[in-house]
Amino acid sequence: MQILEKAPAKINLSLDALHKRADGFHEVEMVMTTVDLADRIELTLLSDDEIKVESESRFVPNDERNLAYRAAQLLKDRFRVTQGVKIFIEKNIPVAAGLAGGSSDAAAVLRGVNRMWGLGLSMDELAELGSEIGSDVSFCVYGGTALATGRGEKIQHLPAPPPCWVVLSKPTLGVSTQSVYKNLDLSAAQHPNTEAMVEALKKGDYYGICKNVGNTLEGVTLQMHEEVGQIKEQMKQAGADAVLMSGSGPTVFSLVEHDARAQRIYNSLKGFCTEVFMVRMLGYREPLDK
Ligand SMILES: C[C@](O)(CO)[C@H](O)COP(=O)(O)OP(=O)(O)OC[C@H]1O[C@@H](n2ccc(N)nc2=O)[C@H](O)[C@@H]1O
Ligand SMILES: Nc1ncnc2c1ncn2[C@@H]1O[C@H](COP(=O)(O)OP(=O)(O)OP(=O)(O)O)[C@@H](O)[C@H]1O
Repeated sequence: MQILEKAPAKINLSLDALHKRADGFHEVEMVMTTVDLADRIELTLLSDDEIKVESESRFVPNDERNLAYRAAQLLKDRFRVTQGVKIFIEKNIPVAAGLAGGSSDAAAVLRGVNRMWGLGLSMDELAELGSEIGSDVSFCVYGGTALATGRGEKIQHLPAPPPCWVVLSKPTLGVSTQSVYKNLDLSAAQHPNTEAMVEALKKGDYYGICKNVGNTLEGVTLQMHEEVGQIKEQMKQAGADAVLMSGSGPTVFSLVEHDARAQRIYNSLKGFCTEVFMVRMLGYREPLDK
């Protein structure tokens, strides 16, 4: 038995860190949406009691350090599953990029093995279990567009943004989310207006969305890596409607309404960074099972 799952990347249209909690995590308010850049996850049922991870990418671990492995292990332990699974990851999302690639792979495995092992769990139950793996996994279980609060695991669904192009560009460096949060000085940080972003989405107001993009973590990563600022500047000059770093970075995205301008931004970045993508928003909750 084989199951295919699509694991799309997310971008943060806004990310606000409110305060540091007693458990070391930050209380956040984030508006996230999925984009049409996805890993492909192929699950094969194994009769032996084991979990195998395979990928052609040299950047992802093939053992219990892989978030996809941890997702299968979690359901196996919790529901005493005696069957196994082979997880093949076709890696298309850049790694350690702020695009939740690992979290989306884990979420895809939760959805897939739930079907494969006949566990009958609801999406809400899978999202709750996913939060034990990482803060972005709950959102990734559903995909679409949502306001995420708590440490990221409390999800309120939102309407999809109006269709537009998203140009993504990642400099050749990875960023550790933990170190970015560690270097965040909340007294000096800039905070986006989450309420205005949510309102703009509810009204389908594209320019309202563009006006309200903001990320509290951006300043930290900009200080650490000047390439992020250079990409931002280049995208602005090439005519983007909005430009922002996603998550803890270092990927920068632009939102662009017009095809020709999106293509111009893509071309201007292509000679500068190796990982550049021009994709569509995928902000509605499509069935992610393929
Ligand atoms: C930056 C974002 O990607 C935005 O979507 C997320 O907030 C991070 O999500 P993630 O990669 O799933 O992060 P986790 O694996 O849960 O946490 C990694 C580390 O980031 C820090 N962390 C993460 C989430 C959060 N709300 N507060 C934090 O301070 C913690 O130091 C934690 O040890
Ligand atoms: N399936 C996976 N895909 C990619 N990275 C993984 C995976 N499993 C574990 N990792 C490890 O997790 C680290 C972060 O990878 P990931 O691509 O998920 O980061 P990210 O895009 O910054 O995520 P987020 O936006 O949720 O912070 C990498 O250094 C990698 O070694």
